[in-house]
Amino acid sequence: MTAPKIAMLGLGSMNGAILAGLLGAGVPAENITATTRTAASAQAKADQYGVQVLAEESTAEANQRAAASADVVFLGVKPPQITGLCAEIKDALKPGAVVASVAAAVTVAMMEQALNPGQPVIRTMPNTPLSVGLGVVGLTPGRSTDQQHTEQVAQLLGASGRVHVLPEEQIDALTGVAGSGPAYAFYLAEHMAAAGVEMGLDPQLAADLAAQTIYGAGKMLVENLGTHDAAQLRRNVTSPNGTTQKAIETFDAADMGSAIRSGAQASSTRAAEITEELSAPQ
Ligand SMILES: NC(=O)C1=CN([C@@H]2O[C@H](COP(=O)(O)OP(=O)(O)OC[C@H]3O[C@@H](n4cnc5c(N)ncnc54)[C@H](O)[C@@H]3O)[C@@H](O)[C@H]2O)C=CC1
Ligand SMILES: O=C(O)[C@@H]1CCC=N1
Repeated sequence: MTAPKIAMLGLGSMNGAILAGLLGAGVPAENITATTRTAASAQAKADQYGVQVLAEESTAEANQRAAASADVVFLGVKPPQITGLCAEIKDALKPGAVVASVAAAVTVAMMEQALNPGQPVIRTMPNTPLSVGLGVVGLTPGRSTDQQHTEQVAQLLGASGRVHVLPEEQIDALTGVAGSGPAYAFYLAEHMAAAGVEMGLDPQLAADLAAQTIYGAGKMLVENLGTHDAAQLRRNVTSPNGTTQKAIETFDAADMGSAIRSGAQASSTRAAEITEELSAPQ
């Protein structure tokens, strides 16, 4: 299969992470055109990634131009901007091009309604570790999206992460665990490093210890999937009446487990609320 032409409309944190993953997986830079709002950010991103970046500010109809030649179009703008962007590019798209949104809360139906009838659509929920080849993606195909389109997008994203094709009702739950999830791990790292500094470590050393520990623990989690679960791996570190036991007892006393579950559920609930907000008559 020849590599598809790809448009990345909006090149912030998420589309940037996807782009880094695509390039890291060997997708040729010349197959990719991105867009940004300002000329300055287009230049900075072109220098950063080595792909063509058109700015809305300086190139007339930048999004339409990027979309027109693409086989796959990733929409990487904020949720309230997705349907407007769909309307903007709908007549420029090739009829068989697949439009993949990365936005939380924007449903397949909302995108289908904003595009021309029959345009293939995919709703995705990726996460930023795609940038380092270790992402997670949930995706739901639209009504006019055949298996070939789904496989094409799954293959592109699957080169830098694990892809799960899910019914749309499960995308918000995936958002709560995996879409927002990297932030939970970074939050843990922030506080582990801060504790190290409070105990007298050099800040750079403390940050390095937290990062490498979470990295190593993550690798162990993945490599032990199906044999040793997270609770077992935790028990393996926890000597009776030892240091880790004291830490875990302290976490339990603060009900950290419930706090983490509530946080992940709050992310998912917020996604559903945003869907409601976007559906409300303007
Ligand atoms: N940041 C994350 O970890 C994740 C984000 N998402 C989704 O990704 C989408 C983007 O979020 P972020 O990347 O975090 O936001 P961001 O603010 O970093 O990126 C959005 C970019 O789009 C640009 N933009 C806005 N309107 C544009 C237009 N009309 N044409 C071209 N460029 C335009 C903005 O200037 C900005 O650089 C959101 O819908 C979010 O729900 C999904 C999963 C994870
Ligand atoms: O915070 C957000 O709304 C986006 C969606 C998932 C991760 N970041």
